[in-house]
Amino acid sequence: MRIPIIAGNWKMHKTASEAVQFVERIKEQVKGTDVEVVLCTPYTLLYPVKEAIKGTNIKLSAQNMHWEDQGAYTGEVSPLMLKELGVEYCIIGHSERRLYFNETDETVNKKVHAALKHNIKPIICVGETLEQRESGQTNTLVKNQVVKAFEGVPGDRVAEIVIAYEPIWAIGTGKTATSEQANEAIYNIREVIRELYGEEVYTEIRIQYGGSVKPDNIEEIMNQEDIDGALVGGASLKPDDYVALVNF
Ligand SMILES: O=C(CO)COP(=O)(O)O
Repeated sequence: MRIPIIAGNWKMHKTASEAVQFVERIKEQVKGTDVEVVLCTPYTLLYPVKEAIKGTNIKLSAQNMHWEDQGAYTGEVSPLMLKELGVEYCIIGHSERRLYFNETDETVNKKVHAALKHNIKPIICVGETLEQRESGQTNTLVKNQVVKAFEGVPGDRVAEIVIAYEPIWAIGTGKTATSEQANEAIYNIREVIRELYGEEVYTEIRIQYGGSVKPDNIEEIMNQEDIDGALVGGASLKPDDYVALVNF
């Protein structure tokens, strides 16, 4: 049984006091949900949010990390540091990091291994540009991203990993992939996991959709057979919208 996961990716938004206010506003209203509720915050908010979510069903995620435990990497944050802050999940390979910060399939793979070493569950992002979709490359490209991200990951760790299929053309554009397009891509991703790991593991991994998810389209997305959740940017910043998303 795959428990659906709705994760809010705050990207580079909110100060510590705004974050704490947000949690205060939503914490009672998300209690009754059957989905896993996750907030992916900037590093500076991890500690205040960790304190604010005590005793709630809200879980904490980072948005990135380095793959080494420590070292001379000015400006970076390690999985060891995140673990001590109570971080359960970490987004790895978001398209914005691939685009603006030189994230590659190789660094994604290193980070996946580092996260698993520290029992942090990776949320691995994959997805294609509009140009790639229009030239029919979606399946090959996404398959390649998945295969590389999972290189060397043993089958008994796969169920801890979440994949987020985020078509780049649907991020922050108000343009959602149709629920059929999203479901098809996610079905294909699960088939890649089947090819890599076989029958037992492929049914366990959770695969989310991300890209302009809002309260008014969440239900249709979540009703798709293969979609196990959503990774939400813009709409996760507003308390009422986020509450509506997790109680869809
Ligand atoms: O990138 C996303 C989540 O990681 C999606 O962002 P939006 O929901 O703002 O389109």
